[in-house]
Amino acid sequence: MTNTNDMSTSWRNWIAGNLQRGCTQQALIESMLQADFDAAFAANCIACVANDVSPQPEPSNKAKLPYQYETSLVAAGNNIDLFDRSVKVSLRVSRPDIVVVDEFMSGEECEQLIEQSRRKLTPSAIVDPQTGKFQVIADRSSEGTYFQRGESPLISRLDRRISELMNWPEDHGEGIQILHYGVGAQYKPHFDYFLENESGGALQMTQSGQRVATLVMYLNEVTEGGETVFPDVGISITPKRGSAAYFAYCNSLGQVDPATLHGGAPVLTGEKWIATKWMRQYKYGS
Ligand SMILES: O=C(O)CCC(=O)C(=O)O
Ligand SMILES: [Fe+2]
Repeated sequence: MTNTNDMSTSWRNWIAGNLQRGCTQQALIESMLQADFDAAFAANCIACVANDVSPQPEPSNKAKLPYQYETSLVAAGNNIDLFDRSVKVSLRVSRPDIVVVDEFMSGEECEQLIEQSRRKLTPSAIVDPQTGKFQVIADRSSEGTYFQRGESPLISRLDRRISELMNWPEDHGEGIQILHYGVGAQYKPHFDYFLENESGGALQMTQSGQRVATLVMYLNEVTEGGETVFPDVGISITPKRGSAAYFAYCNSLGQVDPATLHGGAPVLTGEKWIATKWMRQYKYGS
């Protein structure tokens, strides 16, 4: 049983001292698990110290409470003015928090992203729940690649637009990920947030905290299949070139929303290209 869910000053100093000495976050998590800390709590403490922010509420309470919905961070209205274009809202769901917008990207931008990705695609990987390392698994039969933040003028412009729509700091975002699905390829239903009770997820969270929201951007139209599905809500979003689907799943209390279970349905005819942005609680990367 975990009885050490308050991050005392001594533990805070211990984490800070070890980080300064160059200890890996994985080594710190392992020590804290041996001292009977909850894995998710340990990960959050380390992330808080590393990012110099206050720790979040104690997890055993948080896990017991139902997810508390907060006002969507996406601006209200049918049209949302971003710095370089106006996007049109085509769907809003409040529980879970989902917003679909059209005309988020131009056809030319979509085409450029596809062309720049095509030659560097590799089989897609996910975070292994046990080890926290990226692993190729059968549940995700797509291929993909990444663009680092600021990698090119196109990526910088998109990252700024994404951050404005998601209303979340640009430097909290992971690099844009591109996915390509051929016929039969799919991404089985999953959560984008890290599972706190799995050591791999806890390890991921030490870096920049939990993932808080996703933006899936559709780069082409799929002839048949390939919808983004939310099986527990019963909705499916049909890919449309230039449109984007936002969903948020981690609130200001650090709770995560299981209603955001979602997947990419198998492509039946044609192919599917998407770009995905995941936002984190804290600053991501350098
Ligand atoms: O392919 C899709 O529509 C969903 C992709 C997805 O869930 C993800 O990239 O995390
Ligand atoms: Fe996902």
